[in-house]
Amino acid sequence: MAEAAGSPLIRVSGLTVRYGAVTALDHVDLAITPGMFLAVLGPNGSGKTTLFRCLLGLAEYEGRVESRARRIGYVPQIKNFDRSFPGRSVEVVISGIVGAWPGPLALRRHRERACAALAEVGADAFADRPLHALSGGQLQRVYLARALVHGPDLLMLDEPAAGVDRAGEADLYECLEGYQARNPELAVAMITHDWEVARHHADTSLLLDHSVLAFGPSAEVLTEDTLRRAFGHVGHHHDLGVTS
Ligand SMILES: Nc1ncnc2c1ncn2[C@@H]1O[C@H](COP(=O)(O)OP(=O)(O)OP(=O)(O)O)[C@@H](O)[C@H]1O
Repeated sequence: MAEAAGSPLIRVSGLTVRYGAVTALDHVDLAITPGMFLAVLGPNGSGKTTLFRCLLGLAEYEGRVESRARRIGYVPQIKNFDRSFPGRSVEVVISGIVGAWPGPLALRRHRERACAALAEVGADAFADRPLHALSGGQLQRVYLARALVHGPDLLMLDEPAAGVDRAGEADLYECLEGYQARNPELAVAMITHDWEVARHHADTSLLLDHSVLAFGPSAEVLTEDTLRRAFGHVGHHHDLGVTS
């Protein structure tokens, strides 16, 4: 059935997740629309990862998650990545192309697709470099290419700045914005602790502390007043995990 333009890609209503006595998410409502850049902010343990796991279909929940996303790309945190993993950048990207074992001819096509995805994120120069020889920012690009190689409608990033220096982080957001400008239907959802980054790069923000404290345009949600009311402080370095 055809969907009206601008209708949500994902609509979450009454989303509740309990781990024994812990309520990780409590009646969360939100909608992600095509072209949105959503920042998900909240203190440690506030349910951000659990929300992502529900959107990815990896957690059991009560409530509803309605999705018309055909493909979702996911970039995990890279800070704990094992660099001794034997492989080259291009192989990580190829592993993101879903499907049966392709055989030698398709493998060549897959390599071309993987190299095109690496080029999209400015990482084609290190396609054949082993993973242990990549910097944090370069490894981040490889995982970004892996998430984008199958043309997702939603790209989800879990704290993309973790393990990447400030310059690499700025490059990453520039790269993401460029990609989204070339693919305006793509929705991006990103977990971050940095409200300055959210205010700068995300049009929409969600403040989460098990339940939704605020959800809407970043300029309205991320005021110092709202952050102070929500978290009791505005942290050093704009980091919600640090008490000032
Ligand atoms: N598998 C699990 N079993 C039991 N409790 C869990 C499990 N996963 C998460 N929790 C609890 O649910 C709550 C939300 O955790 P979650 O990881 O979603 O928070 P978060 O906002 O992503 O935290 P952080 O910023 O530290 O990554 C926390 O209290 C956490 O301890």
